[in-house]
Amino acid sequence: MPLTGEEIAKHNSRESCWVIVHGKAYDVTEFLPEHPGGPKIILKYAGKDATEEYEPIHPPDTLDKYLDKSKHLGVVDMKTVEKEEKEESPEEIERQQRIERMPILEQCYNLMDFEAVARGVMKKTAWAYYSSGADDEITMRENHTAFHKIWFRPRILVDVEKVDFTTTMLGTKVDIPFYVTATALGKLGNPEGEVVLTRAAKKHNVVQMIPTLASCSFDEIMDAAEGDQVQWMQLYVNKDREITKKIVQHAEKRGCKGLFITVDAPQLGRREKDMRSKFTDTGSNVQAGSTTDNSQGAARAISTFIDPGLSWKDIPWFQSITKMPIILKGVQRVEDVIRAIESGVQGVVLSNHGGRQLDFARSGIEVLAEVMPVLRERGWENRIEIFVDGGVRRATDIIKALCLGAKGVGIGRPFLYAMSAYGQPGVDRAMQLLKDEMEMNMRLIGCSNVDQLNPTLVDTRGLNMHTTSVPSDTLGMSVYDPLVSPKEKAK
Ligand SMILES: Cc1cc2c(cc1C)[n+](S(=O)(=O)[O-])c1c(=O)[nH]c(=O)nc-1n2C[C@H](O)[C@H](O)[C@H](O)COP(=O)(O)O
Repeated sequence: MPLTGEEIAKHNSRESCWVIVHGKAYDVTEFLPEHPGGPKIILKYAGKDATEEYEPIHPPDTLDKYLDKSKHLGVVDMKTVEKEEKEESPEEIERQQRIERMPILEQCYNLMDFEAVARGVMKKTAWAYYSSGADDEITMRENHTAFHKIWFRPRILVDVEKVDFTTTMLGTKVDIPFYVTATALGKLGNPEGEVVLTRAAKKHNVVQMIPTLASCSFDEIMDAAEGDQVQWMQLYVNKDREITKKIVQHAEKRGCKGLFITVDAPQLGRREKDMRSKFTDTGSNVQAGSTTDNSQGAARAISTFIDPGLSWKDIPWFQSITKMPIILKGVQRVEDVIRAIESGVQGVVLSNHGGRQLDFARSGIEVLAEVMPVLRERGWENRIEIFVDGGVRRATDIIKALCLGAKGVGIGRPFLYAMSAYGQPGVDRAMQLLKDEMEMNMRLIGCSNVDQLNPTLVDTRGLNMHTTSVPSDTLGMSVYDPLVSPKEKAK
């Protein structure tokens, strides 16, 4: 006999807390203190249907995996559950009007166009989570502007009738030297989540890196791949190494072709836009009992499992549990690249996590310019594969990275924005635009394939001049004047 809404509604307290997810009831009373996002967000839905809030943050198999079967109470007759009358806030009404007026996809001519549209049409919490960087977002802005400090020295009178910008990454042949990097909580932007990126990656023959903190389950994302499509796994290392070992060996068994261990996030950064977007209810346990406020945003709420004790001594253990190539994601100085080579890993990603971690960390492209001359001096430039991510928005950014010695680049936010605003057609278009730009720019720089890209084609003298001007872009301004509504700002 299905449970009724009335019965569930009686269990609406810390002492007895039942919630409904996807039409089934769960007794989460004992789980409350263990919830990484803190008890408050669950108590907000005690005795009610929590599906809408639950969906973007938790892979579908979360309750089966982590809640004891005895707490699974069974099916609910949803006709008996009172629908919460949600009156639309003025913000939501304005957002719906922007969605009606949004540009058609064909009006997006570059990756920044997708960001501009997404900012207007995404839910506030989703935009805040995707767009936020740490502290004053200096590094987030630097990631993109660093590419503007590198100028080309193009060759002429080279036969560039045929241009081939395919390459290989960790032995996988790809159409163009970029991959879809790991970015969490895909369902915040699109109800289908990360599988949208899987399908687009297949269509454009590029690699997708599957995030630990995906909204879709790992297996859903692997199942969405077609044929010999290659995917990599991004790993946040769990304090409980048995859990990590299980995740890694399952990924290898499912056919993942690379293990990207994130090493720049012993604790997730303070992303103030994410915090402002009122994830207040999900203050994480990390803050439990602390003096700071609990509005730590989605990031902190979902990352209390990450092990800040991860260190170089763990690398041999990883090499003992998997045969997958191991790449350290988030390396930020040449000394650590040398140590990575000496420790026998197969690659590094020079990255500052999209500016979401340590503010004033240098851009990946600047670190690349520091690293490669030192490796060349040692004759080590081909000892590992070196990737860069952060602020890549144009094919010229990709070309600059390859000229300086990168194997390829990771791209994050642009594909999230394209997916959030236009779904898979948006991501397809974003990838196609990069391919079109790549073909043109390879011709104009005087190279017919990526092997010809080399340091003599770029002038990097301006690269380590850091100008941290007061933020002039809209992202920065919204950090500093949160009380001024866009309408007032527009006056
Ligand atoms: C935009 C974004 C980036 C995240 C990301 C989530 C978002 C929304 N998340 S995070 O929630 O923990 O910060 C991850 C993540 O799961 N794991 C990771 O290794 N990098 C994470 N990154 C960093 C990402 O892999 C790239 O380093 C970064 O996105 C590259 O910069 P662009 O966005 O400018 O391309």
